[in-house]
Amino acid sequence: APLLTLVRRLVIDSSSQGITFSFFNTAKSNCAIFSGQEFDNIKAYDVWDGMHEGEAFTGSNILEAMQLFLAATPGNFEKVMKEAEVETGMKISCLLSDAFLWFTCDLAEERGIPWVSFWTAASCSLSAHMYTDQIWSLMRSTGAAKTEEKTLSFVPGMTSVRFSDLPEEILSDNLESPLTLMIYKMVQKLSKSTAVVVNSFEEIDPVITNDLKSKFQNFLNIGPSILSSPTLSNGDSGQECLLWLEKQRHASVIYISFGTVITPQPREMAGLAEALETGEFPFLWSLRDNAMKLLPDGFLDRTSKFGMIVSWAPQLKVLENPSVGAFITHCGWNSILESISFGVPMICRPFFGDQNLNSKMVEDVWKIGVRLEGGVFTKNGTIEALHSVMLNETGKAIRENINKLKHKAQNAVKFDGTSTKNFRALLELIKSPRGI
Ligand SMILES: O=c1ccn([C@@H]2O[C@H](COP(=O)(O)OP(=O)(O)O[C@H]3O[C@H](CO)[C@@H](O)[C@H](O)[C@H]3O)[C@@H](O)[C@H]2O)c(=O)[nH]1
Repeated sequence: APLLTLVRRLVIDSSSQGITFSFFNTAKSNCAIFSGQEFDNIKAYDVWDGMHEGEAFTGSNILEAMQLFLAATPGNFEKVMKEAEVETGMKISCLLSDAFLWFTCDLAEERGIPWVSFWTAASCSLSAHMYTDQIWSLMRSTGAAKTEEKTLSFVPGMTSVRFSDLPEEILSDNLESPLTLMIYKMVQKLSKSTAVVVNSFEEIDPVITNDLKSKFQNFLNIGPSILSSPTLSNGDSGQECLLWLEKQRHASVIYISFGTVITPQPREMAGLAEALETGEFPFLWSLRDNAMKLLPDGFLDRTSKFGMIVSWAPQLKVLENPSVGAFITHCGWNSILESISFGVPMICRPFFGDQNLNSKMVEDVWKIGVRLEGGVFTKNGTIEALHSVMLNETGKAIRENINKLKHKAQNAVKFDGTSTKNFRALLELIKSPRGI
């Protein structure tokens, strides 16, 4: 979805340039993000996901699906790229891809065209990946357990981050794991990229930004995209919860969402539910239908006067609503950026990947939210976090900090803002491609 958002913005700004965009993605993902909509000048092509006819991915381990997909690359992409060239009668002149798909660097090189890579998470996690070799060598020489509490004193802008805050894939040097291997190969290729693009803004991490600028040919922060790009429409879904929000007091509602992939364990679901019920905090909870059974018996009835649960929330409109006072989040990068863009303080419960590092930055560096005591939902720990964000002086300071950051984000996307200038630079690179 973030890649489609970027492409839609590029289409609008390059409408008179005669550029055509072909969007290569698995059929399942294309179906989900386009959801039946068609966009001028963007043609979606389905790429084989590595599964054979009649086979369906049933395992709960997402790494299994990833392994099948990676085994099918790059042949699956090459095949459909050729089809697109025949169909459009044009040669592909630039490859813009999710940075994880490192092999697109080779495809671009073979064709003598630029490779623009898009890192969909925060600059801090990209930076941590760029220092993987140093991190591994320190862990090997000191011993992994002893390194845990050490800080990344050698990474600009991340000197207060501890090893234990880092994504697991960085801490494991097991290149047998498909995720670790994919990230490792990506790091090796990224310096060849004509530009590395991130959905963020320079002012949030000036030191990290400068360091990454020194590592890549072009390092372009072009976000937050939600403040500068057309949003993907979900039709009229979620109207009911927006109407409910209209009736709530200013900054009183807790919005809860764990993004597109996570459902907390039953014990944590119970802890969070009990905290909301005991504290009688008004809440709007985005919870998939199949997770409703994890709520305590009778919870819905007992909280119906002050809470609402929906299977999917129009998150941008929710966060924009003045009645929302805090966001309980898994710290996916898009959710953090959306929270900053609307000035909503966060309560963090990270689960995997970049989320732990993001939560560290939220609490300790940007000071725009808090992490849960003990890192998981318990009744008392959650009530404590809710009190500190909603009622205490801590909450007041957090609110001030996030509003300052929100203004910086808004300035970045103004006509002469840093993100706008970077976006124009990206457009130039795409318009006048040169070989890499
Ligand atoms: O009810 C909902 C729930 C989610 N969203 C949207 O879904 C997106 C969720 O994105 P994000 O917060 O980044 O979470 P994930 O989908 O979990 O993101 C994955 O990808 C991110 C990078 O793109 C990483 O930072 C995360 O760790 C990884 O889990 C956001 O735009 C939300 O606005 C809704 O609109 N309604």
